Amino acid sequence: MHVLVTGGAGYIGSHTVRELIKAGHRVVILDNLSRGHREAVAVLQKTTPAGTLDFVPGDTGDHALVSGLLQERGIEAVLHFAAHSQVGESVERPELYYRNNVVHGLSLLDTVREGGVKYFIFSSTAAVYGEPVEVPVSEEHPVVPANPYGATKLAFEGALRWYGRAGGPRWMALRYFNAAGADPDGDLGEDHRPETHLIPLVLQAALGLRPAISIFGTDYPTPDGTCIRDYIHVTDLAVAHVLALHALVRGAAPAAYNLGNGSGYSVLEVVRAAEAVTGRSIPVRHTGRRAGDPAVLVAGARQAGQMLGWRPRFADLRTIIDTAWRWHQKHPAGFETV
Ligand SMILES: NC(=O)c1ccc[n+]([C@@H]2O[C@H](COP(=O)([O-])OP(=O)(O)OC[C@H]3O[C@@H](n4cnc5c(N)ncnc54)[C@H](O)[C@@H]3O)[C@@H](O)[C@H]2O)c1
Ligand SMILES: O=c1ccn([C@@H]2O[C@H](COP(=O)(O)OP(=O)(O)O[C@H]3O[C@H](CO)[C@@H](O)[C@H](O)[C@H]3O)[C@@H](O)[C@H]2O)c(=O)[nH]1
Repeated sequence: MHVLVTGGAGYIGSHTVRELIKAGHRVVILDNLSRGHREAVAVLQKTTPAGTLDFVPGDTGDHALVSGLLQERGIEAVLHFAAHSQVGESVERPELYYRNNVVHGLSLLDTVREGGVKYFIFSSTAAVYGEPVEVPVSEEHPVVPANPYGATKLAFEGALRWYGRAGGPRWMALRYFNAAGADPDGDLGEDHRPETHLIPLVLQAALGLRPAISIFGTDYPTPDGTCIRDYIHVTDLAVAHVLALHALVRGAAPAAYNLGNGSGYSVLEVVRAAEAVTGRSIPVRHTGRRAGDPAVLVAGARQAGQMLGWRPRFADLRTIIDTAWRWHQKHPAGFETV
């Protein structure tokens, strides 16, 4: 199948492009490089068979560009990763999130419907649930986002549902918990700028690139007082997208699925696991809570297993951190040191 991947120069998108090509698909990446890396595309181009991957710089909101791409390439499926995704930034600058994630997203969806694309897979998030009232958080949990980021992702899920009933593509929304780790080959990894995610920050502290890791809150109602999250390996997320696409082709009904391991680790447990993996001591600094952080987010992810046949391969936290550590050691300045 010829697949359009928006945001394919970013963290999760680039890993998914690799898995799509391994599964025999051809891919066109559409990315405006606002947050992604041309070097990630270059790594993919170097490591995939000739003719399987094309890169088009551009924006999801560019109707003429996207429409032309869909027609010229005979695109049958769109995997939509392109978005802004920082919770804190979304609280300060909601307009960025509504414009990019909703306005440009809807433009893409209109173009996709006009172009008769059959299948659409959307990067959603655990942030659609807001503060959990029940853990683990299953897909039936109420969706009450606690920040503009989650609200824009939920708004787009709603659009998918209603467009789908009105001649739009058959869709799946995959609600990721905390993406982490790096491709086991060591040439693709996480490089957000600025970096806000716990595991890369902890590993940068282990490398001496940061003086310490700040622990955002030690007074949460959890065993050690720090927040608990469900870390899921980026390659496991990538494989889930391939399985979701194949399920849609086989006729699976549109649905939203959680993607997580179903086990939670506290911030302090992550720091200790990183010390064990790296063999280095990681200085910590206790600071106050970060606004908008739920105490515990752990996925009820049985449905993705049952409906997609998805089984995470890198479920162990130390394995996840180990893949990330190999990436950060080899690429201390991210894609600048490819
Ligand atoms: N990282 C996580 O833990 C996590 C968790 C849940 C959901 N998600 C979602 O997964 C997706 C990918 O996340 P990521 O961590 O890989 O982010 P990322 O920032 O690394 O990748 C996003 C990519 O999209 C591109 N982009 C953004 N807006 C665009 C637009 N309008 N047109 C074209 N390209 C555009 C950026 O340049 C970047 O390459 C996002 O939709 C995010 O909301 C991420
Ligand atoms: O310097 C830091 C950074 C983070 N944390 C904590 O570590 C945990 C994980 O934080 P982070 O890595 O920033 O991820 P989340 O805020 O949990 O959000 C991620 O996971 C969500 C789904 O669970 C997605 O929606 C988001 O896009 C994605 O960034 C949280 O408890 C943070 O408070 C710290 O204590 N210190």
